[in-house]
Amino acid sequence: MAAFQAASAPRASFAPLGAKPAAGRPPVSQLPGVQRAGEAVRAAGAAVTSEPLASPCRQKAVEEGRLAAWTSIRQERWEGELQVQGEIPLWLNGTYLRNGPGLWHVADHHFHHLFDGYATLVRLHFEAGRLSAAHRQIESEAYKAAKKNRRLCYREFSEVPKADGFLSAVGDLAGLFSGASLTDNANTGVVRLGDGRVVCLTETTKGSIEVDPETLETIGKFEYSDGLGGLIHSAHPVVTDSELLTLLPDLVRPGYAVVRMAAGTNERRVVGRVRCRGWPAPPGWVHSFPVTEHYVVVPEMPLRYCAQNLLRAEPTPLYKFQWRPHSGSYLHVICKTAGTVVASVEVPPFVTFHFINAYEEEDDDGRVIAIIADCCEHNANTAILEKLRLHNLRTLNGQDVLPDARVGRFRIPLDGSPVGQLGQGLDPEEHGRGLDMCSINPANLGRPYRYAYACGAHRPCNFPNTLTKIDLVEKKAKNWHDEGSVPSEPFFVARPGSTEEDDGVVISMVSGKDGEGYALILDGSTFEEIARAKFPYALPYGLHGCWVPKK
Ligand SMILES: CC(=O)/C=C/C=C(C)/C=C/C1=C(C)CCCC1(C)C
Ligand SMILES: CC(/C=C/C=O)=C\C=C\C=O
Ligand SMILES: [Fe+2]
Repeated sequence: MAAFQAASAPRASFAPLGAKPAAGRPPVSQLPGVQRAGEAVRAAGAAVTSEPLASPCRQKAVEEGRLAAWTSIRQERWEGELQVQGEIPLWLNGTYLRNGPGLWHVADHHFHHLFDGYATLVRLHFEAGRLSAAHRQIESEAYKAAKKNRRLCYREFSEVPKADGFLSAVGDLAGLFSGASLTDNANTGVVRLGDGRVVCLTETTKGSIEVDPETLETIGKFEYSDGLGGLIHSAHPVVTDSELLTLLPDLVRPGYAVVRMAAGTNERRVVGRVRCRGWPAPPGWVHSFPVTEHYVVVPEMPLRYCAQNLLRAEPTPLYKFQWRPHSGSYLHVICKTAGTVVASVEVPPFVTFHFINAYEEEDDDGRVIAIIADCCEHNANTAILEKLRLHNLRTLNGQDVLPDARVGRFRIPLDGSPVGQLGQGLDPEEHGRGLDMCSINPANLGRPYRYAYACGAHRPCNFPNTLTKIDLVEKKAKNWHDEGSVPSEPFFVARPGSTEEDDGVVISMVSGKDGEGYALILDGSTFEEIARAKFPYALPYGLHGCWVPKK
């Protein structure tokens, strides 16, 4: 097992806001109704965010400062400069954005699942070695209605509003079936499109919301101008400078459409379609999918959408999903240019949220003979979904209940054989048998690659609590850990002009053990800490990020 590098206690301090505004703009904090750092935490939206804590047990935990990661953000927005400990490389100029569910209650309604929280967008702006930061709630219809009505008004991941709450906000029971009642709470990821627009996303199509990457202001709903419809899509489109690719599951005629949206447009066009092999079972849940240079891989996981559970008011153990191992597990391969299905193989059962990468395997003559696709695989165990309930995250701290996960490596032969293989990229002990929230050097997207960055486990733990750099060639991992803290997805930014795959930095935002939060910069190659900068308030856990290079 690779040695853990123990980080020292956080040392950074907070520079008073207003002293050093972000370059070129008045600080947001000077706008009416906006929290100034150092003031008591009460801001616009305080009616939503300053409810008393739910239970004495939780109160104690928060007082002890253990639960920053799972405690709602206390103010709608903030902006200020952070004091940096260490040195930020001078080449790192641009903005890192991280999205995630940072607000888990409205009035006296407390959400139950990590994925239910209202979206909080966090910003780190790097310029000439300095770092300014901000956060802001995304003004989705779901969030605005909850604030106004002091209740849940739309269907979130695990919860459904009470009929009167929903009817008063949306007005019509038919909304349950038309999609009107589905949330647009864009709390999962954030992407920068090739044309520069920045869009926050979740799994509902209507939850695609454009934001201003500088002010974090919600610009408005990202409207798809095509007539494709579809209420849900993958939360993780694959975005390059020229296009966005995503998957639209079809629950009526079980299958998936692969769609492409060219940069500069709002119009998705169908590249190809594939029918589910598990028919009559509905499509498998598709949170993410991998691509290679020439192909899109469509995963059909035995954890499938479930019509009954979608309509049910009470959450089921697997929420909107059902575990259907007997329906089979499949991977389909679609040619990006022709749109045809070039392979469809049965594979062992698997459970994954996140694919890491995929690439084409060639024989000695350069012919593509197979596709290799890697993912954070939960040993075909759906227990992870229940472990992400807020009660478990808050009360099982320090207990070794995080289910095992590994780098699941699929091999999909392209010779027409009906079966694919599932192995593992390295011994999971290398990353403490926990694994999720991965990134790679984007230059290697769809190509052979060596390094993946992810969150791993330093046990005992109930949630991934390390950052891990995985070397898929040497089959080793190097791990970063700060006792009691919860780091978010490590995000790799390449040094301009770099030629080595790991020449760059890894950015993560850490929810610390003493009720604080800090931005962390690791060297992508050595995986040693090079800088950290403390936020003046507790930072809740967040999910996925993107990089907006300096203009
Ligand atoms: C945060 C995250 O990773 C996933 C969020 C998923 C959401 C909000 C899913 C929402 C859904 C509904 C509200 C009903 C339809 C099904 C489904 C897409 C699961
Ligand atoms: C945070 C998470 C899984 C952690 C498991 O170890 C999954 C998040 C999924 C959505 O983006
Ligand atoms: Fe995700």
